[in-house]
Amino acid sequence: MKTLAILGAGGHGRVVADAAEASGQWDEIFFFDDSWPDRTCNGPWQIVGNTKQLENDAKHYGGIVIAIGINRIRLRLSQEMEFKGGRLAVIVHPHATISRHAKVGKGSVVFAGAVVNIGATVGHACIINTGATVDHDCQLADGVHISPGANLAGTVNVGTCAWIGAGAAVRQQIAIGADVVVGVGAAVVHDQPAGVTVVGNPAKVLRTS
Ligand SMILES: CC(=O)SCCNC(=O)CCNC(=O)[C@H](O)C(C)(C)COP(=O)(O)OP(=O)(O)OC[C@H]1O[C@@H](n2cnc3c(N)ncnc32)[C@H](O)[C@@H]1OP(=O)(O)O
Repeated sequence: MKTLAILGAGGHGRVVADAAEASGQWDEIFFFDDSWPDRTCNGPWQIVGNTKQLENDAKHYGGIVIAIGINRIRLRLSQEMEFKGGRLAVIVHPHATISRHAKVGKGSVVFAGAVVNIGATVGHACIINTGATVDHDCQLADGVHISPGANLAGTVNVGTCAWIGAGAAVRQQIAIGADVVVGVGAAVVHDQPAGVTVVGNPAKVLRTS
């Protein structure tokens, strides 16, 4: 019996569970969330405990995924679960396409319609969301989120916990720093230093952290 534990019972968590179920790799799927015991289900799946309980039981699950949208929190909790003896799972929807010559790190999820092309590396605890593309030789550090429909051209470097917004596009060979936020629909044509939020076409700095 292979059981997946998902921490974070929100909408993103439901998409993770749905992809895991569709993959046919898991016999049972349970949620953990700090809203438990007030909430006991997340869509068709049960919520059976909170963060503390999952930490205590981490080593008893076949796999654990942290389904929390905030990149720094998702990465920290993924590291903590591993420290407690948990095995971080990789969840890939059967309609995602990942080159056999690409790498996807522990605790990462790749949703339906996403593509990760040859030579790309996706770090730990990343989200490659619905219909996003990560083209050849891109390097994504840990905790990165590529939102639905965003496109990274070839050989893009994305720093730790950066967030590429829905429908954004990034020109080839661009470097995006840690904790950068790229707004919905932006076109990134220049390198971006750590911590900035950029929007528009061409993308310009909206704020620095
Ligand atoms: C399945 C899922 O749902 S996954 C989640 C996917 N979600 C995303 O990709 C969201 C990405 N986030 C964004 O694009 C956000 O708008 C951000 C982070 C860029 C900015 O958010 P906030 O800091 O809350 O900024 P806020 O909404 O107050 O806007 C500030 C200004 O920037 C403008 N602005 C905000 N976002 C954008 C954008 N993407 N493109 C152009 N202008 C923008 C606003 O119009 C506003 O301008 P104004 O002051 O002239 O009215």
